[in-house]
Amino acid sequence: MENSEFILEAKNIVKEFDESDGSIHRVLDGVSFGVKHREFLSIIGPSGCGKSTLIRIAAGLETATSGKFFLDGKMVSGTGAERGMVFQKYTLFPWLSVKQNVMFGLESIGYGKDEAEESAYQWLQIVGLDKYASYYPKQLSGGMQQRVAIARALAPQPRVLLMDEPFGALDAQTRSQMQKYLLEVWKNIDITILFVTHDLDEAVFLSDRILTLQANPGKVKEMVTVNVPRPRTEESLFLPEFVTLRKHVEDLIHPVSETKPQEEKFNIINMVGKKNAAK
Ligand SMILES: Nc1ncnc2c1ncn2[C@@H]1O[C@H](COP(=O)(O)OP(=O)(O)OP(=O)(O)O)[C@@H](O)[C@H]1O
Repeated sequence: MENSEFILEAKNIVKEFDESDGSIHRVLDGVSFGVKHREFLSIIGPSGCGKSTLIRIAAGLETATSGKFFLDGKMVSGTGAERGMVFQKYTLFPWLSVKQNVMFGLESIGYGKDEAEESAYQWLQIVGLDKYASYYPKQLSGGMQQRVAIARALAPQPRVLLMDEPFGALDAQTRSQMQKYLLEVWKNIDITILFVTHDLDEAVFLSDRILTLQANPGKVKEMVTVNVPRPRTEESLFLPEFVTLRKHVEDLIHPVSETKPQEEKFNIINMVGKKNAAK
């Protein structure tokens, strides 16, 4: 084992993309962190700081320029059933029923049809959609489709669930329901979650810890421990711990030095406005 404290560990991840003009764009610059067993860890940072790239490297959908991910101390290479992934865009196969969508991943890792069917049905029960097993994705709401995607990702019983802005396309109310529902699933099964979001409330509401990244190039800014008590409910959002921590994370992502020019600009506009009004 590389480090028994962590189930998933990123060591010094660097990612560079070749640009069309021949230059090299360094997106991630030596990102290291670890996720503990059964932990809920979110990654947050300004747009373009490399959150999706980082989680896609963890999933094996992108390769790092240098650096490695380790799962249970073993180096990760390529995709694997021990890492389930849920994306923002609905990725269900439209021509397969809900049950067949969940069965698909199971059959591809060697489950027989009957076994896959039984297991798919159980996972649909866990996400509360067993009554919709024979429906097709287009017959379901966005939230329901994401629940099927979660069932599909969890069915092969991965060690970690990697989620890239999974609720980003949902309306605010559905999103908040999905967050509560995800915490319920997470509480009841042996799963570790790495979750990318750009929503501060979502990160604080869900997480045990939050990895904040800075941009250009993407680097770890600070690993923040969320001291908001569980179980979390709507009331949690008004707890002083929640409000203080949210502010701290917001300051990390949008430091005062970055917001100052905007504020100054605003003050100048205000001053000009007042002068004009006085004329
Ligand atoms: N395949 C690619 N080829 C070239 N550049 C890429 C590629 N994928 C991502 N990038 C660049 O890498 C940077 C980081 O992108 P990424 O999507 O990982 O950021 P992000 O933090 O998830 O952003 P957002 O919050 O806006 O979704 C961006 O500048 C993006 O243009």
